[in-house]
Amino acid sequence: MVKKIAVLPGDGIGPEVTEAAVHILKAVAKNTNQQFEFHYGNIGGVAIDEEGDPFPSSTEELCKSSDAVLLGAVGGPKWDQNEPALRPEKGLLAMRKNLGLFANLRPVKAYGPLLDSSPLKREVVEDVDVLIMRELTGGIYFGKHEREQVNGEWQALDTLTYSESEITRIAKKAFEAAKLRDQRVVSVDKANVLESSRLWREVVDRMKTDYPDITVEHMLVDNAAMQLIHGPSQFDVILTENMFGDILSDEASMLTGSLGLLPSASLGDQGVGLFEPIHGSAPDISGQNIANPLAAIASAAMLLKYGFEMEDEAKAIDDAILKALEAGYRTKDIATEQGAVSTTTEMTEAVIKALR
Ligand SMILES: NC(=O)C1=CN([C@@H]2O[C@H](COP(=O)(O)OP(=O)(O)OC[C@H]3O[C@@H](n4cnc5c(N)ncnc54)[C@H](O)[C@@H]3O)[C@@H](O)[C@H]2O)C=CC1
Ligand SMILES: CC(C)CC(=O)C(=O)O
Ligand SMILES: [Mg+2]
Repeated sequence: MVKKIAVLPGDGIGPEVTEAAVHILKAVAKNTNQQFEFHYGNIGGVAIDEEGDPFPSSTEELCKSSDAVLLGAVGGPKWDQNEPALRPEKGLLAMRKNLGLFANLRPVKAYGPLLDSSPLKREVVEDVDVLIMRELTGGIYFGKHEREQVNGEWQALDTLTYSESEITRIAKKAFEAAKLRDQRVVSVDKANVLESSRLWREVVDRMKTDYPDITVEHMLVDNAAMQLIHGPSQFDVILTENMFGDILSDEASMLTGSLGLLPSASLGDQGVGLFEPIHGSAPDISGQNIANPLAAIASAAMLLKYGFEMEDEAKAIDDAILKALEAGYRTKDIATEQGAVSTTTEMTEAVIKALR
C-alpha cells in the first residue's frame, strides 16, 4: 500500500535537511517494495509569509490525512519580533497539540566513528545509549503567557500545569520503552521547588508497582544536567517534562558530537506521528549547503520504524548513516581539523550510496 507522507520543510536549514531525508526515503523505496507519496505543506515562518498563519488549517488537514509527518524546523530572526500568535514556534506547538503528540522520543547514541567529535572524552561517551522521553503537549510551553503593568513596571507571567492523566500517559510510554531496553527509568524533575514536579513524582511512584522489573530513580534536573556530562552511560530512559526535556536533549546531543545528529519521533496514543530533527532552523548556517542532514535522515528512519513498522527499512537507513561516517564523510559540525568537509548534499549522497 502507498504510504502518504506530509513533508513540512519549514524555515532556515529546515528545507535543506528535509530534502535530504526525502531523498533517502525515495532511495529506500527504490531498493524495496515500499511506496511513498510526498505531499508538501507550509509551517512556521514560511506559512506566516504565505498564508498568514504559522499552522494553517490546510497543513493541519494534510497532516491528519497522512500516514506520517516529516518536519524540518521553524523560526528565524525575520519573525522574532512578531506578536506571540504570529511566531513560527507557535505553529509547531499548535501542530503538536492538535495532533495529540504528547510523547517525544529523543534517542541519544554515540556513533563509533564520531567518538572523538564529542567535546567530552571518548571513555565518557563511548557507551552512551539514552532515550529521552519528553512530555510534549503540557507544561510551561502550553501555559498562560502574559504581561501586565504592576507598580509602574512590566511584569510577565508564564504558568506551568500538569494533570495526573498527562503525567500517567507519558510515564507509561517511558516504562514501556524501558521494558524493551535496559529496564531503567530516571524521572527528572524539580520536586524540591515545583508542585507540578511533586505531583509528577507521586504519579511515577504509584505506577512503579505495575512495572516490577523496571528500576525507577528520581533525579533533580540540575543534578541530571551535570550527570549527563559526568557519567552519561548511567542513563537508560530519562522521563521528563516538556521544557526540561527540550533543554536536556540539546545538552545530550553533545555526547554524540553535534546537535545535527539527533532525531526525534513525536507520538500520541493513536493517529499520525511526527518525525523531526531535534535542532532548530539554524539561521546562522542556512542557505550554505553545510548543515548536517543526519538528524533529519535518522528522523526518516524513526518514521519508518515508529510510523510504518518498517523495522528492516529503518535499520537499513541507520546502517547506511554509520557506513557513511565510517567512510569518513563529515559535515562541518563534526569535521576534525585535518579531515575533509562534506556539504549537506555530499553527506546525503554518501548515505544513499551506502544504502545500495
Ligand atoms: N523544532 C524546531 O523547529 C525548533 C526551532 N527552533 C528555532 O530555531 C531558531 C534558531 O534557534 P537556535 O537557538 O539557534 O537553535 P538551533 O538548533 O537552530 O541552532 C543551534 C546551533 O546549532 C547549530 N546547528 C543546528 N542544527 C544543525 C545542523 N543540522 N547541522 C549543523 N549545525 C547545526 C546551529 O548552526 C547553531 O549554531 C529559533 O527561531 C528557534 O525558535 C529551535 C529549536 C527547535
Ligand atoms: C521551538 C520550540 C517550541 C521547541 C524546541 O526547541 C524543541 O522542540 O526542541
Ligand atoms: Mg529544542
